[in-house]
Amino acid sequence: MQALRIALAQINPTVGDLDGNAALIVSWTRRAVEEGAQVVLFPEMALTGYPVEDLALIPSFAEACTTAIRRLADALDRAGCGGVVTVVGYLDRDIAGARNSAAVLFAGEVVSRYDKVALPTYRVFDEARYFAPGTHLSITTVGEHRVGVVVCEDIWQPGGPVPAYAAAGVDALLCLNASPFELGKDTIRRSVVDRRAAEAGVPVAYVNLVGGQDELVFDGGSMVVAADGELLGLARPFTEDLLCVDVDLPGDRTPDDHPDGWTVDRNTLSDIIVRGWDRRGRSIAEPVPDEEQVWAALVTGLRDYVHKNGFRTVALGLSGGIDSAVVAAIAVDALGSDAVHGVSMPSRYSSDHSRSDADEFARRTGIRFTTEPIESMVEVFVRTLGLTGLAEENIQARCRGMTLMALSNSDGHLILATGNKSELAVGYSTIYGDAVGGYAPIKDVPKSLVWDLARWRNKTATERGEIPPIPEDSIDKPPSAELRPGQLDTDSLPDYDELDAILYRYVDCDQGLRDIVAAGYDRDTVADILRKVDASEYKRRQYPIGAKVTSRAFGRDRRMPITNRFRSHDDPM
Ligand SMILES: NC(=O)c1ccc[n+]([C@@H]2O[C@H](COP(=O)([O-])OP(=O)(O)OC[C@H]3O[C@@H](n4cnc5c(N)ncnc54)[C@H](O)[C@@H]3O)[C@@H](O)[C@H]2O)c1
Ligand SMILES: Nc1ncnc2c1ncn2[C@@H]1O[C@H](COP(=O)(O)O)[C@@H](O)[C@H]1O
Ligand SMILES: N[C@@H](CCC(=O)O)C(=O)O
Ligand SMILES: O=P(O)(O)OP(=O)(O)O
Repeated sequence: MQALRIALAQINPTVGDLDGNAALIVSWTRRAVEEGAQVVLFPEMALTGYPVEDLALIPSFAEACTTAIRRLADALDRAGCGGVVTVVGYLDRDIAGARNSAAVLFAGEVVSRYDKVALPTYRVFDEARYFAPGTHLSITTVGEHRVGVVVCEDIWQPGGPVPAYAAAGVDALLCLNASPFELGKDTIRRSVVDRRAAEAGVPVAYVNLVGGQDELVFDGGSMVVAADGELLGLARPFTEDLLCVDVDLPGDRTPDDHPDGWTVDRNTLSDIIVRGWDRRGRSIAEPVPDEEQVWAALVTGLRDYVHKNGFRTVALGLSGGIDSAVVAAIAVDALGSDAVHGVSMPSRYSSDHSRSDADEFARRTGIRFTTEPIESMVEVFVRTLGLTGLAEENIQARCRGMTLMALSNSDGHLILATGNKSELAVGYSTIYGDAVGGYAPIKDVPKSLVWDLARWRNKTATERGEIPPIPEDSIDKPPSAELRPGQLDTDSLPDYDELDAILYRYVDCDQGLRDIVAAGYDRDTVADILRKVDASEYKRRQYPIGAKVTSRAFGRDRRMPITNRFRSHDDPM
């Protein structure tokens, strides 16, 4: 039994930045070489970023990717990394179409290519739209050890390439992933990896992306698990990391040359650099509590959206309420207080505390804070158009939206929309009003979780001896749109705990009226909420994107027709 030192490079590439990502891969491989690794793994589509969406359909993109992988092999060799086996995810293309591939690079060459077999086409994934499935295994003999390559969904399905690799006599599986975050996903992933390691009877090295890409956030959580389920190493979540693990491999398996009819691409690499090294201790990151995970995902999603799209600053309407305070606190953690501009925009219905609580937030965090009264603008619209009632209410939100977009145009800020998942679900926002913006940090956070996050963030600050960012009054006061005198959210919606429980069943779990009422909720309340959810699909479709953190996010994860006459709430009971 001999150990192989495997380095898992948990990196944050940018979609489409082939040169930048290649440079990142070279620099992390150098670090792995310094650590004495013999094999370095990069995540699924590390060279292209993930997901590339319809870029996969463009022939010139595929051509650029295949050129980039050959150049990368050469660049690694020139950087002194040619003597380690480097496995990198990228996009390839052949007669069957685009492939979600992994290249094995060694001594300046692409020595083997593996194409992902199982193509996830559900929820946020559309891979059957883009890729042709692979049909062969790739086994590389590194010194005395045979390692097989798989990509992400390949280990989520029973059958497929994993048992074939076991039959082909590999000593370890190298699994490249682009597995997006949602709360609880780390536990699910761990059980998937455990199961496959046990089925194949070999250790699995699982490397995941980290960072934000539009509405997805990748949390890393790269790991190595032994055949008996023992955790041999775990990378830190939500940050780039290099996890180096010495994995004991038997190296005495009898290979079957044609397992279950699969063709096998076999390569034997000699001249692997093996340094005289001492066995390393285990590196296992501490578990992270739920609120901290969600907060880290929201911070990562916002930071990467801002930076990868060339912005330096953000602005938002600060109303003194909990949603805008939490969004601003996420922005401060993501970008620093100098990069955040809060704007108070009082109208005649704004309470005194809307201004003083916003001011207090700014005082505690040090963000830039200005006041732009909207009353004179509102008055012109109301008078000129003769607006009353709902139209008058909404024109306030629209004057705020216009003000923020004007500041964006003049000062270059990205505007943050502050709506939460509960509001988005029932259409509780003004389209082209408070719904304006380029990114919506908490759009997948139910209101009850918004409060939990605010309390958690303040508690963390207190524990660190820092000033809690969110004023207690913003947490404690009842939510209000303040678009007419004395307006409260509870005038039109049930209490948020009840609303969120019903929404979870309908939106996240696909339950219908009958199931939800059977669970003990009032029929009229449920019917009213379900009607609101269906009727506001058009509003959600025009809402800015934001990070997915729950098991079912609006957007690419839940795609409903806007024009739609099916109503589960019309079910006869
Ligand atoms: N602005 C805020 O700060 C805020 C916050 C929370 C809640 N709210 C509440 O949100 C509500 C906003 O009112 P609203 O939803 O009636 O106004 P809205 O203007 O946001 O949406 C209604 C408009 O949407 C368009 N529309 C309707 N159906 C459509 C469809 N199928 N396809 C395309 N466009 C369509 C129409 O132009 C219609 O006038 C109010 O009850 C307000 O109190 C506002
Ligand atoms: N008075 C206000 N100043 C700045 N921004 C405001 C103000 N009132 C509302 N906003 C913005 O709109 C959203 C939604 O408001 P609700 O209170 O939830 O209706 C809020 O988060 C602010 O960004
Ligand atoms: N179910 C897998 C699929 C990911 C993939 O194949 O990219 C995950 O969410 O992690
Ligand atoms: O959107 P906000 O910040 O005004 O929060 P709330 O809706 O709770 O008033």
